[in-house]
Amino acid sequence: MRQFPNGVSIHPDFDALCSATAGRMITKLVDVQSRRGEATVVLTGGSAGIAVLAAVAAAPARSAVDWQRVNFWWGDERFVAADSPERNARAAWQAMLEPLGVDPMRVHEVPSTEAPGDVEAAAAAYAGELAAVAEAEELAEGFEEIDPRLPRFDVLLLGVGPDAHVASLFPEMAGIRTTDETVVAVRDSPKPPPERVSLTLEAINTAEEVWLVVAGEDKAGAVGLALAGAGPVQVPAAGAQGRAKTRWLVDQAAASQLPERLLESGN
Ligand SMILES: O=C1O[C@H](COP(=O)(O)O)[C@@H](O)[C@H](O)[C@H]1O
Repeated sequence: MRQFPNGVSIHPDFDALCSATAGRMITKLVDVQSRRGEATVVLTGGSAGIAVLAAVAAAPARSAVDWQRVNFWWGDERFVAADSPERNARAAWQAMLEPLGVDPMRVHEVPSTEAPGDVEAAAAAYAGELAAVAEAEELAEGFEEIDPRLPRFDVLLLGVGPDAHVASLFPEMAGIRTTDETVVAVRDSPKPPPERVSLTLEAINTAEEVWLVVAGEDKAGAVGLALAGAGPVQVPAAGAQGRAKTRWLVDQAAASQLPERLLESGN
């Protein structure tokens, strides 16, 4: 792995990327739990996002984390049936949450199509749950307030699409332009399925650490543009930033169009 001071880490291939990210996640959760007792992670769907979860579940060090004291949310969800193979939460349960015996009470899913109401109702319900947990957290813990509408997110994972979308915020579409909301409903996603629910960029950027996990040649252009300083409306991945840290965790193929100047002074 090559690591750069700007938060970019380049791994030789997909498997190395996923197992290294899993190791980082376990270390981060142990650290947060030793400071605060419990930790909160925002999960992503997508190829690398789910492979990282499977790598966490398979890592020998997984038992260093108290999985009963980790809270889970999603950066985005496809608005489909609960048992649809398209659903990000279902994939996460299969890859990690079930194998680790996570307490379902700590898993905050976006409503599926079985719930009453449309995709807007699902987005409103998710925003409501975020706000309710944020309020309870503040009363119980006296946390430093970041956004009263949101719980404190310790790590937020994002995949990046070939079009540079993150969560379900697609280039030039309404979601990426939305301000003053924590959650948006998406009806016309260019990537199927068309109906989705997503955190807004404003909500994503309240996380202490944002980790963009990206693999494959088809993502190289998106990674290159995002790190070259493109604007978030055209390149949503460019706008995702953690309050304390933004990590770009990429494989060699996804790093192939990184600007040269970003690759100086790595080790
Ligand atoms: O649709 C989605 O796509 C992105 C990226 O997925 P990938 O398979 O190209 O890695 C994912 O991060 C997002 O959660 C998901 O809903």
